[in-house]
Amino acid sequence: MEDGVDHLAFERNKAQFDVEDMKIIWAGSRQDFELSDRISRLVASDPAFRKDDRTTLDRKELFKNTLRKAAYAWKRINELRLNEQEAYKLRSFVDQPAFTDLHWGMFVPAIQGQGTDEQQQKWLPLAYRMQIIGCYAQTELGHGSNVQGLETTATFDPKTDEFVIHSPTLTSSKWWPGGLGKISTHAVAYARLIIGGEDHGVHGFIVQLRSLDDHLPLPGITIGDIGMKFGNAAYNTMDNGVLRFDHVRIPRNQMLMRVSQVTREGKYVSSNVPRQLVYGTMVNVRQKIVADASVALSRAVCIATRYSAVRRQFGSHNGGLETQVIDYKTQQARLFPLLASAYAFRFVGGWLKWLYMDVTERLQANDFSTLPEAHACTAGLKSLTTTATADGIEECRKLCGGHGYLCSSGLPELFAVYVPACTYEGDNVVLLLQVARHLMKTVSQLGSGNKPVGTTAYMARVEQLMQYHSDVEKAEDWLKPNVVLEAFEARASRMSVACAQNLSKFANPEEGFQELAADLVDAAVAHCQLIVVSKFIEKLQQDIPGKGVKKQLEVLCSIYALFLLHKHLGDFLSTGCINPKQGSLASEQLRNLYSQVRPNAIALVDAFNYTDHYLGSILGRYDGNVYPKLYEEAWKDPLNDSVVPDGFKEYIQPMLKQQLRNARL
Ligand SMILES: CCCCC/C=C\C/C=C\C/C=C\C/C=C\C/C=C\CC/C=C/C(=O)SCCNC(=O)CCNC(=O)[C@H](O)C(C)(C)COP(=O)(O)OP(=O)(O)OC[C@H]1O[C@@H](n2cnc3c(N)ncnc32)[C@H](O)[C@@H]1OP(=O)(O)O
Ligand SMILES: Cc1cc2nc3c(=O)[nH]c(=O)nc-3n(C[C@H](O)[C@H](O)[C@H](O)COP(=O)(O)OP(=O)(O)OC[C@H]3O[C@@H](n4cnc5c(N)ncnc54)[C@H](O)[C@@H]3O)c2cc1C
Repeated sequence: MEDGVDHLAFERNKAQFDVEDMKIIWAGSRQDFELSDRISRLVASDPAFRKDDRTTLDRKELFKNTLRKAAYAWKRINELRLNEQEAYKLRSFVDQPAFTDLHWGMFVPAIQGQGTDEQQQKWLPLAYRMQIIGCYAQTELGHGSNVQGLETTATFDPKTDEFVIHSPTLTSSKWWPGGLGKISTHAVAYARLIIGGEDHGVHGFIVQLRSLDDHLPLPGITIGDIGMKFGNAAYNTMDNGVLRFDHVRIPRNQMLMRVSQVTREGKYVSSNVPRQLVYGTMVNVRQKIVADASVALSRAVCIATRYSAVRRQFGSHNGGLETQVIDYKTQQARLFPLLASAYAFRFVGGWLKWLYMDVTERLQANDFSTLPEAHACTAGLKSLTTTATADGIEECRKLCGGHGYLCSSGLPELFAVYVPACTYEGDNVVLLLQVARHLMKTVSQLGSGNKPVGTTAYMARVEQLMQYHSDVEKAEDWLKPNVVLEAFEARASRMSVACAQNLSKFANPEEGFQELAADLVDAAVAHCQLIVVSKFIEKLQQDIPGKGVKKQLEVLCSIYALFLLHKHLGDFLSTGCINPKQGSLASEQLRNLYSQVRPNAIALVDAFNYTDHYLGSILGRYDGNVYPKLYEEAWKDPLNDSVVPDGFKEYIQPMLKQQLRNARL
């Protein structure tokens, strides 16, 4: 079959909505769409940003290639006078993880969030001009999740007005920070502040690591790359590093002092702000990771959807065409929930960005009331969306059959780059346990007149939700947003209340929390899923212009919610929110919804507006011309440079000759 081009054109004609209008909804606004469109085309049309050769490069070549691209990107950003948002887009579309992600994504925000005005004035201009390059050095060989367990020390020396940064043990070696291994000149390093023998806990310090003249490590600094990581090219473009400090001295004013200060006399002074603001950079990045999940998942879904329309297997009658695999109900039941999830994560990501901006404004006005909510939402949604995205990318690979396993499908690299998102910025289970603590606190305060707010506001109706039984009678009832919302609220509140009741049976609450951790994680997942469903529903209550666009989003919203209900049917049944018959009606409705998505599937992934360069996938090509291009690509593999491979004469020929001699004997 070599008529893939015709097939996708035919698919596009089937769409029942205006794809150009959907592009605007996906992008967030017309302005955002135009920005992404312009910058992605700019990158795609520049040969310096080609990436199809990435998987054939060895680590050193790959790393050098990354440095070249980063430097070239910076040159273009300056030549074109791109603003911050445009520059961020350009780096994203270059699509090659690099030290710059950590410089702009964590080092700069750490100084912005935790530095005093004076510190910001000193360091930020240098960082903005890239006259210094920074990383975020928190994790150690022995401690990642447990930030309070970090061992690196920063001891105040009142005689010299300096901090002495030291790695007392092997396990205190900084381990993992991106950009640290080979490139960063500076780090925001996290260390225990020790004054006069007293430990004041973990704080951030700006430490210079390498000379700005010859890039050699400064005295007392041992530094390098931690080695090859999962996947071939993937995240190996990044120099995740190891760092040891041997009594490295820095001036006192290089402790980030927005949250707390150390005076010239060595007095520790806390500002009137919560100490958790030291963790602020992580909250910021977790929020960005949620938005990024929709990008990674939508890329995989775009590839799998287009290829599923091109690929045909079985069902040929009288020599006619075989069936497009996208028409198999099993393919739809695996693919369309992922398509719906990509849209769901897009909208919840937009909402989370708003929440983060809101909490930031409040913090500036010394209002810390929404910080726990912001922490719980960013932690929980980071966990939920990255887990679903990593699993979803792998499912998309399987949806593409054998060809999905080829690097030229783009899926292996996407998976390998993406999967550490389940670990970095907080292990996903550890983060869900933070959400669970927040939920348990909320439940425990229910009777106290302390009204739950924000995403836990539904708990205020806990008595009503404990009595709830779904009144669904027919499959169409599951299309009503309120019906879905109530079922999700009842399930989430019942799971939290059950955990709280079980916790109260333990004399020692911490012991109970450890013992019930698996149930607590399930309750946290139920709460986070409710947030995503409710934010999708809220999105649909807004004015959504464009022919047929709202209808498609309603279908996707129902798919997202009913797919979760189907997947977690055990929760909904065991909490008594719905009965088995209602569960089957949800599955029936889901099948109807898949049929409604089918004619629109290609247009729904076209709405992501990804260039072929960004997708980096032969299977996901816009024109659907898969087979000729796959065939062509195979011959480009370095193994095909010679007909007889290196090593044949050395190893295989003697073996063959030996066999021949043996046969003759
Ligand atoms: C395909 C190509 C890709 C190319 C890429 C191109 C472009 C990128 C584009 C998009 C990407 C988007 C952005 C990403 C940018 C860069 C990212 C790139 C790479 C990632 C690099 C990774 C970096 C890292 O991993 S940094 C290290 C992260 N480390 C962690 O996350 C550690 C996790 N642990 C913790 O956070 C804490 O230890 C803990 C688990 C929260 C526990 O803390 P502890 O103090 O012990 O707390 P508790 O005692 O439990 O709680 C005390 C009290 O505090 C409250 N709390 C805790 N944390 C916070 C917080 N952050 N904010 C507010 N409040 C907090 C807690 O609830 C409790 O409150 P209570 O007392 O009221 O109950
Ligand atoms: C690609 C990549 C890039 C990174 N970049 C950076 C960076 O730039 N800067 C930086 O500082 N760090 C970075 N990190 C480190 C990262 O933040 C940590 O790896 C992460 O926080 C997880 O910590 P850990 O490795 O200590 O995992 P661990 O905590 O050791 O987790 C191991 C297992 O134990 C479980 N576990 C741990 N604690 C608990 C608990 N309390 N209850 C139940 N289960 C638990 C986890 O769920 C997991 O299954 C990066 C990591 C990766 C993989």
